[in-house]
Amino acid sequence: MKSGEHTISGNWASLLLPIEADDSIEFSKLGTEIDILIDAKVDGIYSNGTASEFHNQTEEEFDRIQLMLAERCRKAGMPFIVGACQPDPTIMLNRVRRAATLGPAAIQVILPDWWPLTDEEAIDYLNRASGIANGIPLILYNPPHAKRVLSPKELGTILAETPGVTGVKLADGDANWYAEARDHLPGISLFVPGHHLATGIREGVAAGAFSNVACLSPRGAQRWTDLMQTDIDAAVEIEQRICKFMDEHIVPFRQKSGYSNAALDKLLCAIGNWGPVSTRLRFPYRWIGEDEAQRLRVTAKQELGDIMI
Ligand SMILES: CC(=O)N[C@H]1[C@H]([C@H](O)[C@H](O)CO)O[C@](O)(C(=O)O)C[C@@H]1O
Repeated sequence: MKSGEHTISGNWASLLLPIEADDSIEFSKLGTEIDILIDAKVDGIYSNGTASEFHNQTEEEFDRIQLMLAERCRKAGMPFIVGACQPDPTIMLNRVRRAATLGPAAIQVILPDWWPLTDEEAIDYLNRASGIANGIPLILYNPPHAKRVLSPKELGTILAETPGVTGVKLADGDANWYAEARDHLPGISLFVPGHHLATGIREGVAAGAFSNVACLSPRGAQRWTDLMQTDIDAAVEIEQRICKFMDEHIVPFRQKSGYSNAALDKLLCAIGNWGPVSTRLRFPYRWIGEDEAQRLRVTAKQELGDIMI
């Protein structure tokens, strides 16, 4: 098991793709968005999580997005992480190879996602990806909708055999989950959902978040994350209001109307209104109307004034 400080931590803002009416990516807007995130002085920027619609890009688009992120971040001294995630293992390994040439702080991968992997297959896969990453640490992204969702114990077994994987991005759970995470994953950098980050820090488990709160407001999420170092109780109180806002106004779009997580993240971004990204997703995914964002902006400003900055 690894030990020591978390070298990657804090509030990581997600790239969201500006999608035009003809389904193309508007790269000049993407550049502007990256500059705004750099200006917000977030702890880091990552590409190609679910929110970046990694599952819906050509290889040429993948290369262009990552190069744009890497060039702008390197120039500004902003840490960045590239998501090489792809359900197909061969495509993903090729993305890892190309991502490694850009010098990111880490590379995110998922487990191949059609037929669920056994532990042995997962270990083989992650070790091959680490070899290809050429010394750049890997972060395993194991979301609640993965083909195989690993418990802390299962993760501990796999990570004991995969030294190149230094972090895991996953959904947290109740007090039992946190106790299991402490038992089985010491020294592993865990990234919890953004709106649970204060709890994750208070529990002594989270290193940071690839954050939906940063989708809403990169600056607000950063200020909240910084507060966790000086006044964790105040940060937990803010978290309770963030969770209430998510439960009442955001999650129902998924639970009642079937919108994807990426649709929810883009709605948050449009509510925050901080960059040139609309709520639109690429075909065939449906997106939530801008009118909803305008309506919810009023509520967010009332309920989350300390985040909506
Ligand atoms: C609620 C929340 O934080 N959602 C975030 C999720 C989860 O962190 C991850 O799925 C583990 O549950 O990751 C993203 O989808 C992503 O990387 O693009 C961003 C999104 O904002």
